[in-house]
Amino acid sequence: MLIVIPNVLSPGALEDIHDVLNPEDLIDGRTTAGWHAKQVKANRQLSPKAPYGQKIKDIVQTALWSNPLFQCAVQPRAIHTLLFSYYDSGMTYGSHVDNAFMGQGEQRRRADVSFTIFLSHRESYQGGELILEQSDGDRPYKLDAGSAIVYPSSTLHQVAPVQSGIRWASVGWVQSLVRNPAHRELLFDLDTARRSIFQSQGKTLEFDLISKSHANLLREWSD
Ligand SMILES: O=C(O)CCC(=O)C(=O)O
Ligand SMILES: [Fe+2]
Repeated sequence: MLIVIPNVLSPGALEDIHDVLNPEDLIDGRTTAGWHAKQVKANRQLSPKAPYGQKIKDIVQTALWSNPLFQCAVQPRAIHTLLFSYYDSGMTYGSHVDNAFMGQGEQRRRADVSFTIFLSHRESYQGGELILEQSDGDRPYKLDAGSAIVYPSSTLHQVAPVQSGIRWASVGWVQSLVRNPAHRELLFDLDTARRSIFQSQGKTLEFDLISKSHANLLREWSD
């Protein structure tokens, strides 16, 4: 299941990030890519040494943990490995799949779900679409600044070359409480259905039964 979350970052949060991001703090993007992805990753990203890095990671974390659609669809256990990536003219990230695990030792987390939050205004650069390679063809996504695309980490994907302008994005991964994407989708549908029943008819027997199924399946399928 792919979901697009419009305005996951408020205009204020976006401005706070734009105010500090500085191209002087960039390093080669290949430093964090898996050994095969290194061959096709040609971008830059914010250095872990940037003094404001933690502050802007916190802004993104807060926005995602307080977004009801993200919570409901993704069921995060941990939102991890946040990166701020940068592409200018000619930069690209070729077809790859994200690593299953990221981090070392106690910090090691599974990547079940990947996300990109677009940070640059889409008219300000040409190219730079995130392309998800689906069984029925390649699907390009280029969203408004502050909006996110969220997709299973099992998906092959790429970032089309930027032709002009600058593309900043915040990318990261989620270890979900529910590792199976089909289970996450089923839980999401049940949750959506029961909320719709609650809104139109209140706490009916149908609402209670769907809530019971939702809670019990979540117990069954979470790790
Ligand atoms: O910048 C993006 O939209 C995605 C980047 C990406 O695929 C990655 O960092 O693994
Ligand atoms: Fe990726």
